[in-house]
Amino acid sequence: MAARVLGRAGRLAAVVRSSAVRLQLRLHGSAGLRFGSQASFFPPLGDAMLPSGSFNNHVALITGGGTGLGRAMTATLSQLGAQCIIASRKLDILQRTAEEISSQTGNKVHAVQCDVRDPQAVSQCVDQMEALTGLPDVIINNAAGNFVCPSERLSPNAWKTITDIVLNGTAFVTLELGKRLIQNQKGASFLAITTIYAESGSGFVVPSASAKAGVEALYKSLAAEWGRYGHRFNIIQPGPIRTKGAFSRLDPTGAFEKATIDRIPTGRLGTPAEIANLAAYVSSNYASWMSGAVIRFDGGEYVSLAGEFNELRSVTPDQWKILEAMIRNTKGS
Ligand SMILES: CCC/C=C/C=C/C(=O)SCCNC(=O)CCNC(=O)[C@H](O)C(C)(C)COP(=O)(O)OP(=O)(O)OC[C@H]1O[C@@H](n2cnc3c(N)ncnc32)[C@H](O)[C@@H]1OP(=O)(O)O
Ligand SMILES: NC(=O)C1=CN([C@@H]2O[C@H](COP(=O)(O)OP(=O)(O)OC[C@H]3O[C@@H](n4cnc5c(N)ncnc54)[C@H](OP(=O)(O)O)[C@@H]3O)[C@@H](O)[C@H]2O)C=CC1
Repeated sequence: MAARVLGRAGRLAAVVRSSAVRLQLRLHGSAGLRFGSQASFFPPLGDAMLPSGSFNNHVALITGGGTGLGRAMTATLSQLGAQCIIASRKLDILQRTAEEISSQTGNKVHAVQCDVRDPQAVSQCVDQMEALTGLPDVIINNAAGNFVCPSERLSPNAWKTITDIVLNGTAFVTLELGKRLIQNQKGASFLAITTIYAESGSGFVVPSASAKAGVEALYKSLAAEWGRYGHRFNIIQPGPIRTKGAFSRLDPTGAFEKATIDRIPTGRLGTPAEIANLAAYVSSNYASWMSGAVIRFDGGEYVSLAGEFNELRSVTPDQWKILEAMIRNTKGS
Protein backbone atom coordinates (compact mmCIF):
# COMPACT_ATOMS: atom_id res chain seq x y z
CA MET A 1 0.00 0.00 0.00
CA ALA A 2 2.72 2.45 1.08
CA ALA A 3 4.73 1.48 -2.02
CA ARG A 4 1.69 2.15 -4.24
CA VAL A 5 1.19 5.64 -2.70
CA LEU A 6 4.88 6.39 -3.03
CA GLY A 7 4.79 5.25 -6.66
CA ARG A 8 1.81 7.46 -7.43
CA ALA A 9 3.49 10.41 -5.69
CA GLY A 10 6.64 9.77 -7.71
CA ARG A 11 4.69 9.75 -10.98
CA LEU A 12 2.85 12.95 -9.98
CA ALA A 13 6.16 14.58 -9.12
CA ALA A 14 7.53 13.63 -12.54
CA VAL A 15 4.43 15.04 -14.31
CA VAL A 16 4.62 18.17 -12.17
CA ARG A 17 8.34 18.60 -12.90
CA SER A 18 7.94 18.31 -16.66
CA SER A 19 4.88 20.58 -16.61
CA ALA A 20 6.84 23.05 -14.51
CA VAL A 21 9.58 23.11 -17.12
CA ARG A 22 6.98 23.72 -19.83
CA LEU A 23 5.46 26.41 -17.66
CA GLN A 24 8.84 28.11 -17.22
CA LEU A 25 9.27 28.06 -20.98
CA ARG A 26 5.88 29.64 -21.42
CA LEU A 27 6.55 32.31 -18.83
CA HIS A 28 9.91 33.29 -20.19
CA GLY A 29 9.52 32.31 -23.82
CA SER A 30 7.26 33.95 -26.35
CA ALA A 31 4.35 31.55 -25.96
CA GLY A 32 2.96 33.25 -22.80
CA LEU A 33 -0.74 34.11 -22.84
CA ARG A 34 -1.46 37.62 -24.09
CA PHE A 35 -3.68 39.77 -21.95
CA GLY A 36 -5.11 43.01 -23.11
CA SER A 37 -8.59 41.97 -24.20
CA GLN A 38 -9.70 43.37 -20.83
CA ALA A 39 -9.56 46.83 -22.40
CA SER A 40 -13.21 46.35 -23.35
CA PHE A 41 -14.04 46.58 -19.63
CA PHE A 42 -12.43 50.02 -19.44
CA PRO A 43 -13.65 52.12 -22.36
CA PRO A 44 -12.31 55.68 -22.33
CA LEU A 45 -14.90 58.45 -22.24
CA GLY A 46 -14.13 61.54 -24.25
CA ASP A 47 -16.62 64.16 -23.17
CA ALA A 48 -15.97 66.79 -20.48
CA MET A 49 -16.80 65.43 -17.02
CA LEU A 50 -17.42 68.64 -15.09
CA PRO A 51 -20.60 70.70 -15.46
CA SER A 52 -20.46 73.23 -18.26
CA GLY A 53 -19.38 76.66 -16.99
CA SER A 54 -17.18 75.17 -14.24
CA PHE A 55 -14.36 77.50 -15.32
CA ASN A 56 -16.42 80.57 -16.22
CA ASN A 57 -14.48 83.71 -15.23
CA HIS A 58 -11.36 81.63 -14.71
CA VAL A 59 -8.03 82.20 -16.45
CA ALA A 60 -5.78 79.18 -17.05
CA LEU A 61 -2.14 79.05 -18.12
CA ILE A 62 -1.02 75.78 -19.68
CA THR A 63 2.67 75.46 -20.57
CA GLY A 64 3.22 73.23 -23.58
CA GLY A 65 -0.48 73.75 -24.37
CA GLY A 66 0.02 73.70 -28.14
CA THR A 67 0.45 69.93 -28.50
CA GLY A 68 -0.35 66.54 -26.98
CA LEU A 69 -1.71 66.39 -23.45
CA GLY A 70 -1.38 70.15 -22.91
CA ARG A 71 -3.54 70.76 -25.94
CA ALA A 72 -6.20 68.33 -24.64
CA MET A 73 -6.20 70.04 -21.23
CA THR A 74 -6.56 73.43 -22.91
CA ALA A 75 -9.48 72.17 -25.01
CA THR A 76 -11.30 70.81 -21.94
CA LEU A 77 -10.74 73.91 -19.78
CA SER A 78 -11.79 76.14 -22.67
CA GLN A 79 -14.92 74.04 -23.25
CA LEU A 80 -15.74 74.46 -19.55
CA GLY A 81 -15.56 78.25 -19.80
CA ALA A 82 -11.93 79.16 -19.05
CA GLN A 83 -9.99 81.80 -20.88
CA CYS A 84 -6.71 79.99 -21.62
CA ILE A 85 -3.15 81.08 -22.29
CA ILE A 86 -0.89 78.50 -23.89
CA ALA A 87 2.86 79.05 -23.78
CA SER A 88 5.82 77.29 -25.37
CA ARG A 89 8.62 77.88 -27.86
CA LYS A 90 6.85 77.34 -31.20
CA LEU A 91 4.52 80.29 -31.76
CA ASP A 92 3.09 78.98 -35.06
CA ILE A 93 1.93 75.75 -33.43
CA LEU A 94 0.53 77.62 -30.43
CA GLN A 95 -1.40 80.00 -32.68
CA ARG A 96 -2.88 77.18 -34.74
CA THR A 97 -4.01 75.34 -31.61
CA ALA A 98 -5.37 78.53 -30.05
CA GLU A 99 -7.42 79.33 -33.13
CA GLU A 100 -8.77 75.79 -33.47
CA ILE A 101 -9.83 75.54 -29.84
CA SER A 102 -11.25 79.09 -29.64
CA SER A 103 -13.35 78.50 -32.74
CA GLN A 104 -14.73 75.25 -31.29
CA THR A 105 -15.51 76.51 -27.78
CA GLY A 106 -16.20 80.18 -28.32
CA ASN A 107 -13.77 81.03 -25.51
CA LYS A 108 -10.58 82.93 -26.22
CA VAL A 109 -7.29 81.01 -26.17
CA HIS A 110 -4.18 83.22 -26.26
CA ALA A 111 -0.83 82.03 -27.63
CA VAL A 112 2.31 83.36 -25.94
CA GLN A 113 5.82 82.39 -26.98
CA CYS A 114 8.00 81.38 -24.05
CA ASP A 115 11.01 79.17 -23.46
CA VAL A 116 10.52 78.12 -19.84
CA ARG A 117 14.28 77.55 -19.45
CA ASP A 118 14.81 81.30 -19.57
CA PRO A 119 13.61 83.12 -16.43
CA GLN A 120 13.51 86.45 -18.27
CA ALA A 121 11.32 84.97 -20.99
CA VAL A 122 9.05 83.57 -18.29
CA SER A 123 8.79 86.96 -16.63
CA GLN A 124 7.93 88.58 -20.00
CA CYS A 125 5.35 85.87 -20.66
CA VAL A 126 3.68 86.65 -17.35
CA ASP A 127 3.78 90.39 -18.18
CA GLN A 128 2.03 89.60 -21.45
CA MET A 129 -0.51 87.44 -19.67
CA GLU A 130 -1.25 90.13 -17.10
CA ALA A 131 -1.95 92.55 -19.93
CA LEU A 132 -4.17 90.06 -21.82
CA THR A 133 -6.16 88.39 -19.06
CA GLY A 134 -4.83 89.32 -15.64
CA LEU A 135 -3.14 86.77 -13.40
CA PRO A 136 -4.35 83.17 -13.75
CA ASP A 137 -6.54 81.12 -11.42
CA VAL A 138 -5.15 77.87 -12.83
CA ILE A 139 -1.54 77.07 -13.73
CA ILE A 140 -0.66 73.77 -15.38
CA ASN A 141 3.05 73.07 -15.69
CA ASN A 142 2.95 70.56 -18.51
CA ALA A 143 5.90 71.54 -20.76
CA ALA A 144 8.65 68.92 -20.87
CA GLY A 145 11.53 67.52 -22.86
CA ASN A 146 12.64 63.91 -22.93
CA PHE A 147 14.28 61.19 -25.01
CA VAL A 148 15.46 57.65 -24.34
CA CYS A 149 19.23 57.40 -24.15
CA PRO A 150 21.71 55.18 -22.30
CA SER A 151 23.11 57.37 -19.54
CA GLU A 152 26.70 56.76 -20.66
CA ARG A 153 25.85 58.46 -23.97
CA LEU A 154 24.45 61.64 -22.39
CA SER A 155 26.46 64.84 -22.89
CA PRO A 156 26.44 67.51 -20.19
CA ASN A 157 24.28 69.63 -22.47
CA ALA A 158 21.78 66.80 -22.98
CA TRP A 159 21.43 66.49 -19.19
CA LYS A 160 21.14 70.27 -18.82
CA THR A 161 18.57 70.58 -21.61
CA ILE A 162 16.11 68.13 -20.07
CA THR A 163 16.58 69.21 -16.46
CA ASP A 164 16.35 72.88 -17.49
CA ILE A 165 13.01 72.38 -19.26
CA VAL A 166 11.46 70.08 -16.71
CA LEU A 167 12.73 71.18 -13.30
CA ASN A 168 14.03 74.72 -13.80
CA GLY A 169 11.25 75.59 -16.25
CA THR A 170 8.57 74.46 -13.79
CA ALA A 171 10.32 76.32 -10.96
CA PHE A 172 10.67 79.56 -12.96
CA VAL A 173 7.00 79.54 -14.02
CA THR A 174 5.80 78.60 -10.54
CA LEU A 175 7.96 81.12 -8.66
CA GLU A 176 7.26 84.01 -11.04
CA LEU A 177 3.51 83.48 -10.88
CA GLY A 178 3.53 82.62 -7.18
CA LYS A 179 5.28 85.88 -6.26
CA ARG A 180 2.91 88.00 -8.35
CA LEU A 181 -0.17 86.17 -7.08
CA ILE A 182 0.99 86.62 -3.49
CA GLN A 183 1.56 90.33 -4.09
CA ASN A 184 -1.96 90.60 -5.51
CA GLN A 185 -3.45 88.43 -2.75
CA LYS A 186 -4.92 86.09 -5.36
CA GLY A 187 -5.38 82.37 -4.81
CA ALA A 188 -4.62 79.80 -7.52
CA SER A 189 -4.40 76.10 -8.33
CA PHE A 190 -1.00 74.85 -9.51
CA LEU A 191 -0.78 71.46 -11.21
CA ALA A 192 2.41 69.72 -12.35
CA ILE A 193 2.38 66.88 -14.86
CA THR A 194 5.14 64.43 -13.95
CA THR A 195 5.23 60.69 -14.72
CA ILE A 196 5.00 57.37 -12.90
CA TYR A 197 8.78 56.90 -12.99
CA ALA A 198 9.29 60.12 -11.00
CA GLU A 199 8.64 57.84 -8.03
CA SER A 200 10.53 54.70 -9.02
CA GLY A 201 13.29 56.22 -11.15
CA SER A 202 13.94 54.67 -14.56
CA GLY A 203 16.96 53.79 -16.59
CA PHE A 204 17.32 55.32 -20.06
CA VAL A 205 15.37 58.48 -19.14
CA VAL A 206 17.55 59.47 -16.20
CA PRO A 207 17.55 63.28 -16.70
CA SER A 208 13.75 63.24 -17.02
CA ALA A 209 13.31 60.95 -14.00
CA SER A 210 15.61 63.13 -11.90
CA ALA A 211 13.95 66.37 -12.96
CA LYS A 212 10.39 65.05 -12.55
CA ALA A 213 11.27 63.84 -9.04
CA GLY A 214 12.52 67.37 -8.33
CA VAL A 215 9.25 68.82 -9.61
CA GLU A 216 7.34 66.57 -7.24
CA ALA A 217 9.48 67.72 -4.29
CA LEU A 218 8.94 71.36 -5.34
CA TYR A 219 5.16 70.96 -5.51
CA LYS A 220 4.82 69.01 -2.27
CA SER A 221 7.00 71.61 -0.50
CA LEU A 222 5.01 74.56 -1.83
CA ALA A 223 1.72 72.86 -0.98
CA ALA A 224 2.87 73.05 2.63
CA GLU A 225 4.34 76.55 2.43
CA TRP A 226 1.91 78.54 0.26
CA GLY A 227 -1.49 77.28 1.41
CA ARG A 228 -1.56 80.45 3.53
CA TYR A 229 -1.62 82.49 0.30
CA GLY A 230 -4.56 80.55 -1.14
CA HIS A 231 -2.43 78.35 -3.39
CA ARG A 232 -2.98 74.63 -3.97
CA PHE A 233 -0.29 72.40 -5.49
CA ASN A 234 -1.02 68.99 -6.96
CA ILE A 235 0.70 66.48 -9.19
CA ILE A 236 -0.59 64.07 -11.82
CA GLN A 237 1.68 61.19 -12.81
CA PRO A 238 0.47 59.96 -16.19
CA GLY A 239 1.23 56.52 -17.52
CA PRO A 240 1.65 56.07 -21.27
CA ILE A 241 -0.68 58.13 -23.43
CA ARG A 242 0.09 58.21 -27.13
CA THR A 243 1.27 61.65 -28.28
CA LYS A 244 3.64 62.43 -31.11
CA GLY A 245 5.99 64.37 -28.81
CA ALA A 246 6.40 61.55 -26.30
CA PHE A 247 6.22 58.43 -28.44
CA SER A 248 8.56 59.70 -31.18
CA ARG A 249 11.25 60.24 -28.54
CA LEU A 250 10.55 57.32 -26.23
CA ASP A 251 9.41 54.63 -28.63
CA PRO A 252 10.88 55.41 -32.05
CA THR A 253 10.32 51.84 -33.33
CA GLY A 254 6.90 51.22 -31.78
CA ALA A 255 8.12 48.11 -29.93
CA PHE A 256 7.58 49.61 -26.49
CA GLU A 257 3.90 50.31 -27.05
CA LYS A 258 2.91 46.68 -27.55
CA ALA A 259 4.92 45.49 -24.55
CA THR A 260 3.43 48.29 -22.46
CA ILE A 261 -0.15 47.45 -23.35
CA ASP A 262 0.54 43.83 -22.40
CA ARG A 263 1.46 44.81 -18.86
CA ILE A 264 -1.24 47.41 -18.22
CA PRO A 265 -4.03 45.78 -16.19
CA THR A 266 -6.67 47.86 -17.97
CA GLY A 267 -5.31 46.58 -21.30
CA ARG A 268 -4.83 49.87 -23.10
CA LEU A 269 -3.04 53.22 -23.17
CA GLY A 270 -4.65 56.27 -21.63
CA THR A 271 -6.18 58.96 -23.80
CA PRO A 272 -5.52 62.71 -23.82
CA ALA A 273 -9.21 63.40 -23.07
CA GLU A 274 -9.08 61.24 -19.93
CA ILE A 275 -6.13 63.09 -18.45
CA ALA A 276 -7.70 66.39 -19.46
CA ASN A 277 -10.77 65.53 -17.39
CA LEU A 278 -8.63 64.66 -14.38
CA ALA A 279 -6.54 67.84 -14.74
CA ALA A 280 -9.73 69.90 -15.01
CA TYR A 281 -11.15 68.35 -11.85
CA VAL A 282 -7.92 68.85 -9.87
CA SER A 283 -7.72 72.48 -11.07
CA SER A 284 -11.40 73.21 -10.37
CA ASN A 285 -13.14 74.49 -7.28
CA TYR A 286 -14.62 70.98 -6.86
CA ALA A 287 -11.13 70.02 -5.67
CA SER A 288 -10.59 73.03 -3.41
CA TRP A 289 -9.65 70.73 -0.50
CA MET A 290 -7.07 68.87 -2.55
CA SER A 291 -3.49 70.03 -2.08
CA GLY A 292 -0.18 68.18 -1.94
CA ALA A 293 -1.77 65.23 -3.75
CA VAL A 294 0.15 62.95 -6.09
CA ILE A 295 -2.30 61.21 -8.40
CA ARG A 296 -1.08 58.25 -10.40
CA PHE A 297 -3.12 57.89 -13.59
CA ASP A 298 -1.76 54.92 -15.46
CA GLY A 299 -4.32 52.13 -15.90
CA GLY A 300 -2.51 50.19 -13.17
CA GLU A 301 0.86 50.04 -14.94
CA TYR A 302 2.96 51.08 -11.94
CA VAL A 303 1.72 48.36 -9.60
CA SER A 304 1.83 45.89 -12.44
CA LEU A 305 5.53 46.62 -12.98
CA ALA A 306 6.28 46.60 -9.26
CA GLY A 307 4.77 43.31 -8.05
CA GLU A 308 7.27 40.46 -7.95
CA PHE A 309 4.73 37.79 -8.95
CA ASN A 310 2.57 39.65 -11.43
CA GLU A 311 3.92 37.61 -14.36
CA LEU A 312 1.86 34.73 -12.95
CA ARG A 313 -1.09 36.31 -14.77
CA SER A 314 -0.14 34.16 -17.72
CA VAL A 315 -0.50 30.87 -15.82
CA THR A 316 -3.58 28.96 -17.04
CA PRO A 317 -6.10 27.28 -14.70
CA ASP A 318 -4.71 23.84 -15.71
CA GLN A 319 -1.20 24.99 -14.91
CA TRP A 320 -2.42 26.29 -11.56
CA LYS A 321 -3.69 22.80 -10.71
CA ILE A 322 -0.17 21.52 -11.22
CA LEU A 323 1.48 24.34 -9.35
CA GLU A 324 -0.90 23.97 -6.44
CA ALA A 325 -0.21 20.25 -6.30
CA MET A 326 3.53 20.95 -6.21
CA ILE A 327 3.13 23.44 -3.41
CA ARG A 328 0.78 21.25 -1.37
CA ASN A 329 3.10 18.29 -1.89
CA THR A 330 5.98 20.09 -0.24
CA LYS A 331 6.49 18.85 3.29
CA GLY A 332 8.54 20.83 5.77
CA SER A 333 11.02 23.58 4.99
C1 LIG B 1 5.57 56.16 -21.50
C2 LIG B 1 5.34 56.48 -20.07
C3 LIG B 1 6.22 57.50 -19.45
C4 LIG B 1 6.40 58.66 -20.34
C5 LIG B 1 6.93 59.79 -19.92
C6 LIG B 1 7.05 60.91 -20.79
C7 LIG B 1 7.67 61.99 -20.42
C8 LIG B 1 7.89 63.12 -21.31
O1 LIG B 1 8.41 64.09 -20.88
S1 LIG B 1 7.37 63.04 -22.93
C9 LIG B 1 7.60 64.66 -23.60
C10 LIG B 1 8.33 64.56 -24.85
N1 LIG B 1 8.29 65.80 -25.57
C11 LIG B 1 9.38 66.49 -25.86
O2 LIG B 1 10.50 66.10 -25.57
C12 LIG B 1 9.14 67.77 -26.60
C13 LIG B 1 10.28 68.73 -26.54
N2 LIG B 1 11.54 68.13 -26.93
C14 LIG B 1 12.50 68.77 -27.68
O3 LIG B 1 12.33 69.90 -28.09
C15 LIG B 1 13.81 68.06 -27.94
O4 LIG B 1 13.59 66.68 -28.02
C16 LIG B 1 14.85 68.36 -26.82
C17 LIG B 1 14.38 67.88 -25.46
C18 LIG B 1 16.17 67.65 -27.20
C19 LIG B 1 15.14 69.85 -26.69
O5 LIG B 1 15.39 70.44 -27.94
P1 LIG B 1 16.58 71.55 -28.08
O6 LIG B 1 16.50 72.01 -29.51
O7 LIG B 1 16.53 72.53 -27.03
O8 LIG B 1 17.87 70.69 -27.83
P2 LIG B 1 19.01 70.15 -28.83
O9 LIG B 1 19.93 71.29 -29.11
O10 LIG B 1 18.43 69.42 -29.99
O11 LIG B 1 19.74 69.10 -27.89
C20 LIG B 1 20.30 69.49 -26.64
C21 LIG B 1 21.33 68.45 -26.26
O12 LIG B 1 20.69 67.18 -26.12
C22 LIG B 1 21.32 66.22 -27.01
N3 LIG B 1 20.31 65.30 -27.53
C23 LIG B 1 19.19 65.62 -28.20
N4 LIG B 1 18.52 64.52 -28.54
C24 LIG B 1 19.26 63.46 -28.09
C25 LIG B 1 19.08 62.05 -28.16
N5 LIG B 1 18.00 61.50 -28.73
N6 LIG B 1 20.02 61.28 -27.58
C26 LIG B 1 21.10 61.81 -26.97
N7 LIG B 1 21.32 63.17 -26.87
C27 LIG B 1 20.41 63.96 -27.45
C28 LIG B 1 21.89 67.09 -28.12
O13 LIG B 1 22.89 66.38 -28.83
C29 LIG B 1 22.39 68.29 -27.33
O14 LIG B 1 23.58 67.99 -26.67
P3 LIG B 1 25.02 68.45 -27.28
O15 LIG B 1 25.16 67.75 -28.60
O16 LIG B 1 26.03 68.00 -26.27
O17 LIG B 1 24.96 69.94 -27.43
N1 LIG C 1 2.46 61.16 -23.32
C1 LIG C 1 2.83 60.38 -22.31
O1 LIG C 1 2.77 59.15 -22.39
C2 LIG C 1 3.31 60.99 -21.05
C3 LIG C 1 3.53 62.34 -20.91
N2 LIG C 1 3.93 62.83 -19.70
C4 LIG C 1 4.08 64.26 -19.51
O2 LIG C 1 3.00 64.93 -20.10
C5 LIG C 1 3.39 66.23 -20.49
C6 LIG C 1 3.01 66.47 -21.93
O3 LIG C 1 3.71 65.57 -22.77
P1 LIG C 1 3.15 65.17 -24.21
O4 LIG C 1 1.93 65.93 -24.50
O5 LIG C 1 3.11 63.71 -24.29
O6 LIG C 1 4.35 65.63 -25.18
P2 LIG C 1 4.53 66.92 -26.10
O7 LIG C 1 5.88 66.82 -26.66
O8 LIG C 1 3.38 67.05 -27.02
O9 LIG C 1 4.45 68.12 -25.08
C7 LIG C 1 5.56 68.80 -24.56
C8 LIG C 1 5.30 70.29 -24.69
O10 LIG C 1 6.33 71.00 -24.01
C9 LIG C 1 6.67 72.13 -24.76
N3 LIG C 1 8.05 72.51 -24.47
C10 LIG C 1 9.17 71.75 -24.63
N4 LIG C 1 10.25 72.46 -24.30
C11 LIG C 1 9.82 73.67 -23.90
C12 LIG C 1 10.47 74.84 -23.44
N5 LIG C 1 11.80 74.89 -23.32
N6 LIG C 1 9.71 75.91 -23.11
C13 LIG C 1 8.37 75.87 -23.23
N7 LIG C 1 7.70 74.79 -23.66
C14 LIG C 1 8.42 73.70 -24.00
C15 LIG C 1 6.50 71.72 -26.23
O11 LIG C 1 6.20 72.84 -27.06
P3 LIG C 1 7.31 73.60 -27.95
O12 LIG C 1 8.04 72.56 -28.72
O13 LIG C 1 6.48 74.56 -28.74
O14 LIG C 1 8.19 74.33 -26.98
C16 LIG C 1 5.31 70.76 -26.14
O15 LIG C 1 4.12 71.45 -26.42
C17 LIG C 1 4.88 66.32 -20.22
O16 LIG C 1 5.09 66.92 -18.95
C18 LIG C 1 5.30 64.87 -20.15
O17 LIG C 1 6.44 64.70 -19.37
C19 LIG C 1 4.16 62.03 -18.63
C20 LIG C 1 3.99 60.70 -18.73
C21 LIG C 1 3.53 60.06 -19.93
